[in-house]
Amino acid sequence: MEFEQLEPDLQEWIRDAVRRGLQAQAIVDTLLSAGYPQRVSDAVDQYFLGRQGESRAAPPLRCSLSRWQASTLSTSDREVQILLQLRKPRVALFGNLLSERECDELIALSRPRIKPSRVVNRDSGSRDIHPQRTSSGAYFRCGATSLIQRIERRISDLLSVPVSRGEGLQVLNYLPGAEYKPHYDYFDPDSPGFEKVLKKGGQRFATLIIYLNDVQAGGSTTFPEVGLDILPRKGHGLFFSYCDAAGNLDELTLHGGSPVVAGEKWIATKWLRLGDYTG
Ligand SMILES: O=C(O)CCC(=O)C(=O)O
Ligand SMILES: [Fe+2]
Repeated sequence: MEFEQLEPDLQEWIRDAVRRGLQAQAIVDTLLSAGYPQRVSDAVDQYFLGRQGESRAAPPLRCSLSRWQASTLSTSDREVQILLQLRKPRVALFGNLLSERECDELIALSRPRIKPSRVVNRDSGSRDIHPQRTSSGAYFRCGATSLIQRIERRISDLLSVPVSRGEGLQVLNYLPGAEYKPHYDYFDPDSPGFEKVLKKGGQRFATLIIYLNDVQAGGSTTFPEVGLDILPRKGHGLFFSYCDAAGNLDELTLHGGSPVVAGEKWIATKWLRLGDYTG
């Protein structure tokens, strides 16, 4: 199907989506989930090709994600609730992001693979074990298992960010006393050690932390600059973004995992990049 054969309203919607920085794949996915037939995909491809050879490799995303207006958001397979939103820094708390069973499965998948967590050294770029971060973790490449594929699809639907912009899922386990001291998830562009990580997909612009269990005591995610503490609840997701449309990084997103006091804590973290992640 040719782009020009589409209804004028639909053509305009696609042009506008492109202006907003959406990539072809995301546009096609949205149209298909709205019930348009598969052949609409050819029309979108043709439109992108017509734009001086631009391909499905997208322009960088606009950094800031807008505020959600509805109280629930539909994804391909789950209705996610919005429990809290903060404007500055940009934070949202989601309920019902993962089922209890998915949380348990992800923990079971990770348990045999966890190793002490590392931190990227801002000067040398090496990944070091560091007292700043005393959790253990397991890393899963994108699409590593069908469960992970399903979760990645859901996150992509929820945030309208292509799966390709996500780093692999990082599952973390904190035992009593373990913590992640306050830090930024974005990479300081002036630190030589971050040059290499920035080459694989550009700057991180947002983080989604998924809580995989309830913690008996301690273990909140804390934002010390704004006095915000989010308590872990199984299946909830904590989203925050730190890059505005002009590329300014938001220092108010300083955050950490406070020490677990009793029980243990399991989370899965998805970091999102401005470009396609090639890690
Ligand atoms: O443990 C937490 O709640 C925070 C984790 C975190 O900051 C991260 O994974 O980047
Ligand atoms: Fe973090």
